[in-house]
Amino acid sequence: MQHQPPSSDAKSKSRSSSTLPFPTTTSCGGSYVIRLSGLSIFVAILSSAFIALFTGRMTSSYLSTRQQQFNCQPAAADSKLTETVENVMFDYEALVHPAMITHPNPKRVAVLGGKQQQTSATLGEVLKHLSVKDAVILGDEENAHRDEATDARISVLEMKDQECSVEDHGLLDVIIDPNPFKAATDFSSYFNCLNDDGVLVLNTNTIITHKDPALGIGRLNVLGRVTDFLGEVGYESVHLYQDESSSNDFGARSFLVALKSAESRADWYSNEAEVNIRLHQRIGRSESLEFDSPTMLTYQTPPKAVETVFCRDSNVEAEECGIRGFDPEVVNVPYSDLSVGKSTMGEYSGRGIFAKKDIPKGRAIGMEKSWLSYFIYPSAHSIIMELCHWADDHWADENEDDEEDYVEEVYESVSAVVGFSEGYGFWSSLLGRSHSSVDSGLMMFCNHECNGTYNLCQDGANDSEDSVDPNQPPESLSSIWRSAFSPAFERNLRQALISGDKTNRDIKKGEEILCNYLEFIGRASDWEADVRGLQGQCAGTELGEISFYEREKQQA
Ligand SMILES: C[S@@+](CC[C@H](N)C(=O)[O-])C[C@H]1O[C@@H](n2cnc3c(N)ncnc32)[C@H](O)[C@@H]1O
Repeated sequence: MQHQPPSSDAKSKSRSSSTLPFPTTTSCGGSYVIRLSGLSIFVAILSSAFIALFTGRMTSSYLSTRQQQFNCQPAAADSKLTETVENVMFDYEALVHPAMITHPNPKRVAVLGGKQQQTSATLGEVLKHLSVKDAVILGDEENAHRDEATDARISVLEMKDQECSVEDHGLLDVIIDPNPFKAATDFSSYFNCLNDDGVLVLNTNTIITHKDPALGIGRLNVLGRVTDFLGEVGYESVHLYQDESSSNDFGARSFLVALKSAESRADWYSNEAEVNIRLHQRIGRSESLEFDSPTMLTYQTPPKAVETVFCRDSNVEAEECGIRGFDPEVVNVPYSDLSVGKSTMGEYSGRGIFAKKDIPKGRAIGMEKSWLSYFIYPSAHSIIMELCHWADDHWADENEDDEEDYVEEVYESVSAVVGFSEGYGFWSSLLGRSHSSVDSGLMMFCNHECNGTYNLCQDGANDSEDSVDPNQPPESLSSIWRSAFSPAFERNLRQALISGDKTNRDIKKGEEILCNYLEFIGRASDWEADVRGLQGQCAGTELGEISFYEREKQQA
């Protein structure tokens, strides 16, 4: 949302009896998205990853070879089993808790039946979660016998040919398969049985090293097929994590977590405090648990070896793997070659950045500081917006005198943060739910150049606010989650969010550096309002967020 400049006939919206800096609709609107530097790379990377994943290792036919045995023995005393059978020894905490913690409230959880100790150890970990009301063992007919369950929460449901259906098995929050997988179709039907926010976790039965061949080749053949297959089945986000910490005592393993909804990424990327809170609320006090939030944080970034084997796959487009955050080929122009001055983009455009020296085409700008950008992650972002909306909603409540002081206080402090992230940053849903990023250095002063004459942008950009259809968001904004598995992108998320633009022509000393704000729109839902806002600013009929803020402050 943009605002009318003082010269316009129309009045800008603002609180009637208030000296507050932001108008209601601006501060909490959440749809006004302006950022400073390259979101470009992220759109390009995602589309290339999508192409690679969907044209590359497509599924072939898979044979279901796993023969299950299960014999339910609940809650083993020690889940760190030392079975002599190779491929079964691993730390069950690493298998179970990341998926359980990622789900917002796992009540109904299924464990795929297999070897008795394995099933028991897995169940033991699941039942440490107080939220679990129903722990279901799924197994095939030949293994339908079992020991009497000793925990009332455990039940056994027969599952033929590994076909899970809502009719027979009901909806589940988490499905855990501790059995080493042998083929992708072993678990294709599990998708049907998961709730919309459901989580599946699989034991890859391997550890990935830098020496391994490309994902999808040789010993990583099945793993490559599985990661593709999960995306094709419909999981919107797939993550591979490796438990190496226990490798001295138990076989190290990597696991695959598949999230049915991309929104759950916000939970997968929970911060340390959030994981601690979830563990505190959910795990019984008498339970011992080595899994903790620092451990979870290490799982959130796939190991370098996984990125390496992923990028060794010739089907993965070079761009995604070539850049890996910062493109080593691109020469950087440091901040010391820039200055800040009055923008040339009109009376109300405020400050802008200018070249202190000639800058050739193809240069990146301010990369040395981009790493220091501010990131407001989904949980903090939603808290800020919740507070802002609360203050907004209560502002007009004239009868609530007692609350009035608090409302004003909350509004003043929170709206400044919202204004900062809206006016100087960009919003995205890359991490599952809305979050924002703001450049920390001079690049925050890059203004929008109208009619496509910008000089700092993504490679090949040629669109502008006057050439695009406000009613038609680009497909890249909607299809963002189609590349479910991309460890190369995942390992470089932060850089991807705040870098990637290059000068698209030679810039003369003294010229203003101008961006294309269209590429900073991170959500399809923001497209129309943002495009119309930019059109208004370019036509001189509306004020941008920052100009509006400063005018209001001056008038107050
Ligand atoms: C990221 S800030 C850029 C720095 C800003 N000019 C300042 O003085 O702090 C974005 C704000 O700059 C202003 N702006 C950017 N491009 C503009 C343009 N082409 N015309 C008018 N205002 C513009 C708007 O107020 C917008 O909210």
